[in-house]
Order: sequence, then C-alpha cells, then structure tokens
Amino acid sequence: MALSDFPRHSLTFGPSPVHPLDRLSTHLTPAGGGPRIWAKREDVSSGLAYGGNKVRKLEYLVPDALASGADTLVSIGGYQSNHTRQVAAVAAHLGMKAVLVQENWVDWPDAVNDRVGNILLSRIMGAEVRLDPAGFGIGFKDSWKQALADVEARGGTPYAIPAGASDHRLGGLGFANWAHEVAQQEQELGVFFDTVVVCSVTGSTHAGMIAGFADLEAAGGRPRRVIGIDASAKLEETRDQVERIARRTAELIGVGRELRDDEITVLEGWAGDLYGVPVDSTLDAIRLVGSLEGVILDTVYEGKSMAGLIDLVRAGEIGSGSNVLYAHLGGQPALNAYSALFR
Ligand SMILES: Cc1ncc(COP(=O)(O)O)c(CNC2(C(=O)O)CC2)c1O
Repeated sequence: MALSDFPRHSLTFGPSPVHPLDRLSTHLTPAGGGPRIWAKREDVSSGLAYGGNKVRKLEYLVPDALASGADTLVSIGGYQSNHTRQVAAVAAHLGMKAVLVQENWVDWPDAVNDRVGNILLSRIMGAEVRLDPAGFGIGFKDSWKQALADVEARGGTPYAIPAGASDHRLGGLGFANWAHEVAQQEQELGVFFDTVVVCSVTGSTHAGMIAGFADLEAAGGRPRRVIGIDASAKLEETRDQVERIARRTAELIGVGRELRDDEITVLEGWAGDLYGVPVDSTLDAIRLVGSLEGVILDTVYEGKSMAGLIDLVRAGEIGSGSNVLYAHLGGQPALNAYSALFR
C-alpha cells in the first residue's frame, strides 16, 4: 500500500505553517554565510487544545479506532504529557471517552506539576485522568494495560494508544505524511530543506519523517538529513524505537527498499541526565528563541531539540548554504509546571 491508501481523519486546519527564523539565523552566524533556519509549526496547526505533533499521528489512528467500534481512547504519559492532552482533545472532538494514565515521569519539585498545564486541560475536556506513581519509560506499562482492562470490565470498548502514539502499527504514518507536506511546501516556497531537526522520545515523529522522506526519494526526490535530538535521556531505547518504527513504516507504505543505517540519526548531548528536567542549554535555547523570534519552546522537548540545532549550527555541522527545517512539535502548556525557572 502507498501512504495515500491509508485513511486519514483530518484534525488540523490544513498544512502546518512554515516560516523563516531569520533573526535566529543571523544571531547564530552574525558574519553571514550560515544556514537559513526555518520552522514548521505543529503547535499552531490545529484547533484541538493547542495541538502538537500527536494530532498528526492521531489523524491515522482515528479511522482505525472508529472502524473498531471503540468508544474510549486509552493512552499514557507523564503528568505533563502533551500526548495524553491531545488524545483527550481528539476524544472530545469525536464524542468518545478518554482514559489517560498519567505517570510520574518527571520527579520535578513544582508543587502544581499535577494540576496545571496539560493535565488541567485534559480534565477540562472531561478525560478520566488516572495519576500513577510509576516512573518514566516509553514501553507498554502495566498501568496502561490495567486501564484497558478496566474499560472492558465496565462494558466499554477501548482503543489502545501507546505512549506518544508511537509503538503502534500506524504510528509512523502521520509524519510520513508530514514529509510529503514539506515537499509540497518546498515547491510553493522555492526552497529545499536539506536538513530537518526534530525532537525524539517515543520515536514515531522522527521515524515517520525518515520513512516519508525515503518514500519521496524513491520517487525521485533529493536525499536529506533528518537529525533526531534525543530528549528521553534513554538514548538507546529511543534510537531502537525510532529505527524499528522507521523500518516498519517504510515497509508499510511501500518505500521498496531497506532504510540505510545513516538515515537513522539520533544525537545525544542535550537531554541532560533525566527526561523532563531541563539543563542550561535547554533554558538558554528557550530564552534565545523567545527573545529573538517570539516563538515559545518548552522545557521537556522543544527547548532540548532547539539547543541541539543551535550547537550544530555554531559547530558548522549544519553549514552555510543549508536550509534547515526545525520541527516545532508543540509542548508549551507544560511550561506552567516549570514557572519557577523563569522568575
Ligand atoms: C512537544 C513534543 N515534542 C516532541 C515529542 C517527541 O515526539 P515522539 O514521542 O514522537 O518522539 C513529544 C512527545 N511527547 C510525549 C508525551 O507524552 O507528551 C510522548 C512523550 C512532544 O510532546
């Protein structure tokens, strides 16, 4: 099957905007001659509760959920999960229930961590929010399996959405479609993005991009670099999951060849020691992009991937003449649980 053969339930206003970050580009290479940095904005692409990258993935899971006769979406994340908040929004939008397991993925000292931001939004949207003391992990957790069983036990029909909607047969399609959308926007903009920078944690955003760009290359497109910046602080787990989902998605959409190892790049160096805990480079990136561009990045994900992009540009790893596309995947609501860092 080709990507276009898979049903997609539209959950966005259309293609997510692409725009240059020229003040950032100039700041990083004041003498000129550096790369031009652009952003593609998943944080402003949907009307569903501030949107984000998971809405894209859910566009391909929703038809499967509806076809299964499910009445309840069941998923999992940390207290400040952007993913579970987007699941709550999509469930509300579809007239379905949502059961969300919110684990203690970030041992963060903020007293309101389980009451503001994403978890507040999920409660407003009527989701059943289950706080669980278990720590971070991107695999299938017992708390999530229990939630599925509970929905069935009370006569409901659950639809299982794993963490980040990633380790799911259809989890990579959303960003395979994103890659095709980029190619369309390149035509309109008259630019070619030779490098894409994206945050990687549960992996199917990055993995879908890899498969989608390989699909485009198989149809005669130019090769490009997709650089994942790890924000899980569990690099091997995240890299393994990116590779597994990328290969599975490439096969699913009929790319017609094995992915090359060099197409799967997840870099460490900006996650810090713990998922969800910002480090100096995270906060520096957030303040720099906020003050130069009025673009807001979060402390868990985008602040870390932007820190990676900034260092790669400063080190000349992303060089002059390059047009680099930064995938802004959302995440801002969680900032409310980190307000003490920005006094
Ligand atoms: C704003 C933002 N940016 C990047 C990512 C990483 O995406 P992947 O999980 O697809 O690798 C998330 C994920 N968030 C998770 C969540 O529970 O919110 C899945 C971890 C994200 O929310």
